Amino acid sequence: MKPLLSNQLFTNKSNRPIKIIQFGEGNFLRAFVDWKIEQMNQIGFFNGNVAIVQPLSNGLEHLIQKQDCLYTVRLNGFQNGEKINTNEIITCVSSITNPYQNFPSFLDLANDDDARFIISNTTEAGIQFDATETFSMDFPSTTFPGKLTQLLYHRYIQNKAGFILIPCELIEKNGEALKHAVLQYAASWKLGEEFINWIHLENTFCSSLVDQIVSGYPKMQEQELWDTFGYTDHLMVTAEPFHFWVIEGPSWIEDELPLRKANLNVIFTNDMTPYRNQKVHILNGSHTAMVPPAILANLETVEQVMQDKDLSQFINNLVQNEIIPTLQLPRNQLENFARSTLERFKNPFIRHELKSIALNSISKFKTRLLPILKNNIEQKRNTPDYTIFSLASLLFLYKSDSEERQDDEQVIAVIEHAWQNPETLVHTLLSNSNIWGEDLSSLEGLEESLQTHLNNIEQFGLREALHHLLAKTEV
Ligand SMILES: NC(=O)c1ccc[n+]([C@@H]2O[C@H](COP(=O)([O-])OP(=O)(O)OC[C@H]3O[C@@H](n4cnc5c(N)ncnc54)[C@H](O)[C@@H]3O)[C@@H](O)[C@H]2O)c1
Ligand SMILES: O=P(O)(O)OC[C@@H](O)[C@@H](O)[C@H](O)[C@H](O)CO
Repeated sequence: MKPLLSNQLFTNKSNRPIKIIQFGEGNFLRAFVDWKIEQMNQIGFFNGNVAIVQPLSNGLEHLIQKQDCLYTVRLNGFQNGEKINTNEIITCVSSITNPYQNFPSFLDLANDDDARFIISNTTEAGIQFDATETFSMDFPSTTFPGKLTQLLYHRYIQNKAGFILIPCELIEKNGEALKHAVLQYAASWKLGEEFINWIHLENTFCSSLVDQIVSGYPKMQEQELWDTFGYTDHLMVTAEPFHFWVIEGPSWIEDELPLRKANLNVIFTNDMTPYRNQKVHILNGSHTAMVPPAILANLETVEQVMQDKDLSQFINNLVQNEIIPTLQLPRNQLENFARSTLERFKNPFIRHELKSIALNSISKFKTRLLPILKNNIEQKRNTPDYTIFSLASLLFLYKSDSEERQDDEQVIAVIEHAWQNPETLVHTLLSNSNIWGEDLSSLEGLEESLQTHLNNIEQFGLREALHHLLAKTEV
């Protein structure tokens, strides 16, 4: 058994001021954000460390403490045709606090004058306001924005400077959404006009868009990697070498967060909308679209999908014929992004599990693919058969319980119930505004097309139904 990665084993750790408070200890933030902080520190541009806050009562606090906040980031894949395979110990995390175990030490983070940034990723579910919560400075709010409001309030009552907040949650205008939730708490908890003014004047909420495929803990190579490293690491995280961060906010932020000076692929802009649309629809949209048919075809990873003749053709046609025509950027830019995205999906060195993408597939379909489906129909292009085929596969996948069906319980119940009457299933589900936020049954041709694809999958099986679809497009 190799020794555990810890300060005892790795003695090069520097003491730097804590400049970043980070809500979230998940794989993504540790590979994407903390790796970048590490690069800035190494080149000598930042000299700042990170204090992590565990947003939920359960999490990695214990493991992170045990390893003295050290862990390895593995970048694996091709970049500009060159094979990249790096293993780097991340040293910029100073501490991790669990507000449920030690609320005073959580509030204490706000006392530090060096702390300048608040960065978060609490998944799409994290930025929430709960109107039923009452105010307390003795125990943590149940939500991330609630805890953040407590931290900000603690900072404000000591007359200290505010923060630059950069949420990374994959929701539209995440900076605005986070600020809105904090203001809702401030109002609901009656924290006063002066505090509300302090939030507006002293704090800068940026929206941001993140892009890097982080496949997470390399379970299957665990032992082999520990042998190579010469230490045991329960927090290893694997990611592709590609990374891209778009930060929407005032340009002076870049002086304080010199990511670009460290040659990192980051853009500071006053409008991230085009980058967001391109990424959410082409990359995340393809991911979400491939999951149900690929799972029904018994595939397990994104790479397997890209190696599969039928499914890779399916994704390619979906992107070219249905997604790209709906986006408002120059065609060649979109083509280039699509080409590099599909190349990234082929990365043979990371195991990106379809079941990890499958979580909450209905809400993902709603944000990533429904706008594509509607735009094609409303603009009277060809029927978006590929998007509809993916939806048919998803309904099929949700027909019965499986490992990959992890979604909102009410949504699952509605779909299961609708399957009890296959004759009316399509109309029942498309007209359910609770699921889609609107009635989709009146979209021209949608019911017929969805019914056809469902019938084909039911009658011939996924493969054969897919062949029908691909053959139809070739004609
Ligand atoms: N893995 C990727 O390739 C990738 C790439 C870009 C963006 N993302 C996004 O990043 C998010 C996190 O991914 P990850 O791989 O780090 O996942 P993870 O499971 O490793 O970490 C999830 C983190 O979110 C927190 N969290 C979960 N639900 C929460 C809630 N309701 N309230 C507050 N905090 C909550 C957890 O405490 C944890 O810190 C995902 O939602 C994903 O959309 C992931
Ligand atoms: O992380 P999710 O579950 O919201 O979505 C799954 C993938 O589409 C996503 O993680 C991408 O890999 C990532 O957004 C790439 O930047």
